[in-house]
Amino acid sequence: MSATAASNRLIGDMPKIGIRPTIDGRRGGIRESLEAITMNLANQVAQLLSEKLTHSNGLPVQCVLADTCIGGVAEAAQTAAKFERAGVGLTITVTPSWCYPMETIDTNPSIPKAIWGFNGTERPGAVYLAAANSAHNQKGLPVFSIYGSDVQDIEDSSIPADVEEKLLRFAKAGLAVATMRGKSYLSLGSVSMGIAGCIADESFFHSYLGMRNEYVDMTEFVRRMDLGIYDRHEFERALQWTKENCKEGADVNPEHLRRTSEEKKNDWETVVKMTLIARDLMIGNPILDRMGYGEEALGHNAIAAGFQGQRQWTDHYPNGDFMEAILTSSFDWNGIREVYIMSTENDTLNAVTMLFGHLLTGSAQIFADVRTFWSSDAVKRVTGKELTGMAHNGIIHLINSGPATLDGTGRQSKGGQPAMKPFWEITADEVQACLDATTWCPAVDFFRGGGFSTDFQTLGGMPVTMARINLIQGLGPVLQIAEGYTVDIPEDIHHVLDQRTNPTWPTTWFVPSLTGEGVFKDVYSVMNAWGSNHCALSYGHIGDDLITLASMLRIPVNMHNVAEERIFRPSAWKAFGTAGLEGADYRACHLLGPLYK
Ligand SMILES: C[C@H](O)[C@@H](O)[C@@H](O)C(=O)CO
Ligand SMILES: [Mn+2]
Repeated sequence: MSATAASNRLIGDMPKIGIRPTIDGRRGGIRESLEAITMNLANQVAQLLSEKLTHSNGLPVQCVLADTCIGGVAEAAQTAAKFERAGVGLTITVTPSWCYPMETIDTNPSIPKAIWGFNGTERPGAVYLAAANSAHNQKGLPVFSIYGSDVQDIEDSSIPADVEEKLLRFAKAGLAVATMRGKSYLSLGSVSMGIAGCIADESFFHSYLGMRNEYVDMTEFVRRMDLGIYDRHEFERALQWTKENCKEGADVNPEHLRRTSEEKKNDWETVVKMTLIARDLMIGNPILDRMGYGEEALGHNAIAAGFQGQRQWTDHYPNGDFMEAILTSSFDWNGIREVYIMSTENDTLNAVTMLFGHLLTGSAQIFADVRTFWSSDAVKRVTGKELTGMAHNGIIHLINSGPATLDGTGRQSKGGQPAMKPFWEITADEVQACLDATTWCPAVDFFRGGGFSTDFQTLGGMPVTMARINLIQGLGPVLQIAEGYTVDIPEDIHHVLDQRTNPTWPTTWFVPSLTGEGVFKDVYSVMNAWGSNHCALSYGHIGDDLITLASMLRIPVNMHNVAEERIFRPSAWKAFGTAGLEGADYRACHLLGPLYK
């Protein structure tokens, strides 16, 4: 069995959630009366999180409890030491009572933290929560404050629904922060066709994400292909699987540009080898060690990567579409598995956006160009037909040369509706349906070295979130988010629009959810406000989770259509203004600076 993403990250390596029960340290009555109640609350929280959350690699989430309730600074320090040994990446403090804030809070500056202050009357848990918030904010240690909306009795250790929602949102984003910390982004090649997003901005990766940057020249693919530095048995298996499952589509090239069948046969072999090699470069492969390639066996500890491709590689060798599509899918010849985050054109900022979406959902992410806004009028002009239903206000054509994940066909389902699921929920039939919905067309004129691009149409009706990180000189990173839906349009309309674009590439028709305000007043304005040529599309409406994650990393959100009730940021953000939340977000992120400085 070859290396897989999951097997490379053992359970012991995954970040844990530290649970800190804090308590009024006074002995002789108060502490004793609260010990069991407080520890019980901590246990309930640990149980909830370990039951409801899964790491993006499918492993269960583990919580680590403090050995004792924390009544003062000695127990806070003992807990911090235990958490460090255990690999805790985020902490949640729970208490039903008054405790001494500065003596009991978690003061580690790079670990996301939350406090659940029990809403009761018998003991002043909410008073502690407020005082602890103020201590955190006075010290520049942002904290997520959780206060249930309904009073509970002191012996009621149940977790109310509103508290559960906030605990889960905090924990998901905190785990994403902790999972990417210390990992690498691997650039395979450098800047593609002058696209600025391909610049691996080291200070962004280092200061905001806690990640490192690795670089490998694309000639490394040639060396490994020429010297056979890949698992040859796996290659045979992969090629066989590809022949059986990847149907070749129409060759739309003019006769004189068509590659011969001999060239195409070689191209298939090359693109399969490229896929193995890129994966091995990211995470290593123990089989290479047995072949005498110990250094290559180690990989680059990459949680995300990008392939430049255009132009030097694709002017001479087959393009990266097969490699990018297969790696970013939840399955290959080894079965159903976690996706690899592999960005087309080495767009590092789209890779990070895809990484965010994947770590928050466990699902595949669609990489796409934001290609065309089609207004109803323009569609009417070129097709003579009306867009109706959800497409009525216009549609955005998301399409790139064919590197999009095969999960993006929408042929998995949730409750009978199209979906892109975490890999552990995907069935063998759904894998087959994704493969059957995809054809692989010989690459068009952009790609003189050949290759095969995926062609499919994403099923409509999927709730999705389109997102993108942009870097702005003098400001730093910003995140933009548009929740919406994939839509089906009548085949005759699709045909006309597709034919005048790139008919051999995969299409996703997207409509953002409109709010009637700002850039969400109409579909055109969303397209017009997009900050770059690319976007990442994640299954589900995850704008709220993205906003929480961005606040942990101090990345302001410059555009979103998420209702205010769903937004959960550290309590300090309120001190930067409560009316215009967007302005407060900018001020807070700017003043606090990146998480890792
Ligand atoms: C094949 C072309 O060069 C496309 O790849 C190009 O339009 C882009 O995707 C730019 O992001
Ligand atoms: Mn592109």
